[in-house]
Order: sequence, then structure tokens, then C-alpha cells
Amino acid sequence: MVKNWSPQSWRSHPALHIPDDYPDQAALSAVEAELSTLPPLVFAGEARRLTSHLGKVAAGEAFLLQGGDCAESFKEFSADNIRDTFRLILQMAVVLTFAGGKPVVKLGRIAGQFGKPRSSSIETIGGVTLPSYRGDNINGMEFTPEARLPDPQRLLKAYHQSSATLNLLRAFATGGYADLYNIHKWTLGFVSGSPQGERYRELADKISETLSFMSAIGITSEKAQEIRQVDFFTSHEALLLNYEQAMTRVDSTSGDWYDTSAHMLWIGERTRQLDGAHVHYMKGIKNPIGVKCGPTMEPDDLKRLIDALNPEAIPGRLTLIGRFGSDKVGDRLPRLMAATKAHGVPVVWSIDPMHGNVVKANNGYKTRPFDRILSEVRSFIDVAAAEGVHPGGLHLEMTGQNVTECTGGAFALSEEDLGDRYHTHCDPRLNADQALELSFLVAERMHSLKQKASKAA
Ligand SMILES: O=C[C@H](O)[C@H](O)COP(=O)(O)O
Ligand SMILES: C=C(OP(=O)(O)O)C(=O)O
Ligand SMILES: [Mn+2]
Repeated sequence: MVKNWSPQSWRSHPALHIPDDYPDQAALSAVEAELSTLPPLVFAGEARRLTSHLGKVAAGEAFLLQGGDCAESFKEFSADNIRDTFRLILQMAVVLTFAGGKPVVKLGRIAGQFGKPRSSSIETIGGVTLPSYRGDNINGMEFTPEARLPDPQRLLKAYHQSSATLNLLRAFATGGYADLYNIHKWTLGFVSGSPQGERYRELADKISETLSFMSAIGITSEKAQEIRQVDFFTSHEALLLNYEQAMTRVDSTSGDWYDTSAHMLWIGERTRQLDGAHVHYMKGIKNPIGVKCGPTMEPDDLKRLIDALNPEAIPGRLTLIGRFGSDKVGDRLPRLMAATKAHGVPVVWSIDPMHGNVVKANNGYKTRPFDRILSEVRSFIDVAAAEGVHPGGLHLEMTGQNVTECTGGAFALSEEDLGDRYHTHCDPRLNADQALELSFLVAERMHSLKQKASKAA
């Protein structure tokens, strides 16, 4: 147990990016009280299982795939969207498992990923200035004074949407959809005609052949749970601590505090101050947690954060999510990796190649060039190899929908194409085709590292 910690003790620390302009504080408190009586979304034992899987990643024996929307929204909430994100993660995991020969931990940015820290607290359009949109759990995206006011009822709506999302994900993960025998059925329609779709089909054919061999010797989905179902976990940025506090419960089996809103929570780049409310809150929960590490982070900052967040050096407790930008990763990452290695506390190193590679297109859209995303991932793997660190994971903003939000990729999306299907509520996401292309690239790199290592042995 952490000294001087309780689920609400974050309130006496400086809290950035948490709205302080709820017009009716009593209504906010009433919603927080109601949330604290609602059932947990996850069970502490599941969070412990994820810590143990991530411990394998920290030890170099597994790989982490974390992905989903930048911001979930009430508008885009549908069974089809959930299924399409889920099956994209399954497809990417197949590609990565096959190449790396290591299990892939599947972690969605889903079922709770609503609140957004913004660069500016205000937005001006046509001479009118309003508060910025901060995520559907806080205020609305429409550019009106009413929509932009924080509304606590949105927290309840976000809770119920997360609950329904998680329910469907659990059904998909264990109810037959994720059965490896369905490997060909996971391909999304618009991907099937692309080069990525073709590569995936070839891989799926090989796996199907292996499955028929295994079934011939008696190993079938009915007999092997590993073929029939997957372990799927959820995560989001622990930004709005009012909500996280209300979801924090004592686990009756261990007596420890868990944030039951998701299996894993992470601290964003803008809220990772050592003495801030977010770091303080995360110290007290036992879930596996992450911290974004951006270009301004120095090795000493990182070591202090590691000591604060993982004082018992539990493998899998802490995932470091680098997000530097393709132009900065080569300069900033080596010293951080060297520092974690010298420090000795086990961590997972993962890369978010999205948040350091945002550009404004000439037509005003916020976008990310696919080649910069690929380049940051390549550099991450190369730096890790040079530092003798396991390049443990990928953290992506992506969707199973055929959106046009990031430029480039096999369909060579141009800035002019962005307007066709730009649906994100916040940052531009990879579409399924781009996400698969990225997985093949990572798979190739991991495969060649594996071959190099076996030749050297
Ligand atoms: O998702 C991350 C941040 O909330 C986002 O990048 C901030 O975007 P902004 O610069 O448009 O505020
Ligand atoms: C806000 C995010 O990223 P970062 O904290 O790295 O800017 C995010 O992951 O959506
Ligand atoms: Mn984002």
C-alpha cells in the first residue's frame, strides 16, 4: 500500500488537463457518487493476468500490440465499429506472431478511451472563440457554447458505452469469432483487394494448412482453448481522474486498489509531472500502467518516474511508450533506453509512432504522413537492437474503418483525399490497410532480428 494515498488523494496535487469549469459542481459530485456504486468493468484478476503477460514482454519473450481510436465517440459507437477494430487487431497479431515466433499481447485503446488533453483550451472559428472539445465524456464536438460546456451526465453515458463495448469484445474473444479457424474471415472488405490483403491471405493459407495438420493429429478448436479463443485486454489514458477515482475499488482477493475502468491505464505526455495528480493517482493502483515518453524527457526524469511508479520492480507493471517523431527518435531514444537498462528495473519498451508525427495539411486537416510513421517504428527497432533492449510493442491510433485520415500507404492517400472520409473526433488514425502494412514491416524487421540472433548463437 502506498503511504498517504487514497483514491481521492490526487485532488491535493496539481492536476493538468482536468476540466475545472463544470457549471454545476453538485451535479458532478452526484454523478461521481453514482459511478462509484456501479459495477466494475474489469476484474482485478484479469489486470494481474495482463501484468504477467506484460512481464513476458519485458523479458523479451512476447510482443505488445496496443491500438484503437484516438478518441472513442458516442456517434461512432456501433457493433460494426467494435468488431472491425477487434478483427484488425487479430489480423495484425497473426502477422506479428507468425514473424516473431512470440506471443502477442492484444490490448485495445477501447472501452473507455474518451477524454483528450488538448494543446489549446480554446478554439476560434470565424472570429468566435469557444472552449476546445475535450472528448465525448466531457463536452460535445459541435461548435456551440452549449455543446462545449462540460456536462457530467456524459460520464455516465461513457461508462455505459464502455460496458457495452467490453461486453461485445468479451463475446468476440471467447465466443467463437476469434477462433483461428476463422482466420480468413477476419479480412475487412476494402482491404481484400489491396497488396496487404493479398499478403495476409498468403499467410492465412499457411496457417490454415498448419491447422489442418494439427486437426489430423487430434488438436482441434474444441480441444485447444489457444486455438478457440484469445485473451483481449482494454486500456485508455487515465486523464479524467474524477472518473478513474469513482471506478477505483479494493480487490477482495488481494486487498489492493485497482482501477476497474480498464485493465491497463496510461499517463499521457502532458500529465506525467512527477509531483502531479496523475502520477500520484497511478502510484496507488495495482493495474499495469504506461507512461508516454516524449522528446523533452531526460534520462533522470525517466528514472525518477520508474522509481515512483514501480518501486517494487514488478515485471509488466510499467510500459514506456516512446512518442518522439521520426525526426527526433534517433536522437532522444538511445539515452532513455540506455538509462532503463542501466537502472535495471524491468520495463516494457513500446513505440507510439503517431503523436510525434502530426502535420497540418495545406487544406487544414490534421494528418500524419504514413512514411514518417513507418520511419519512427523502424528507428525504434534499430535503436533497441543497438542498445540491446527488446523492442517490445506498438501503440497505434487506428480503426478498422476505411477512413482517409493519414496520408500515404499502399493506396497513396494524398492531402486532397483527406476530405473523403475524415471521421476522427481528434487525431488522424491509420485505416485497416495502413495498419496491416505497418504490421508487415514490423514483422519483417523482427524476423530478420530473430535470424541474426540465431546465426550469432
Ligand atoms: O490525442 C492526443 C492529443 O489529445 C491530441 O494530439 C491533441 O491534439 P491538439 O493539438 O489538436 O489539441
Ligand atoms: C494524448 C495522447 O498521446 P500523448 O499523451 O502521447 O500526446 C494519446 O495517446 O491520445
Ligand atoms: Mn491521439
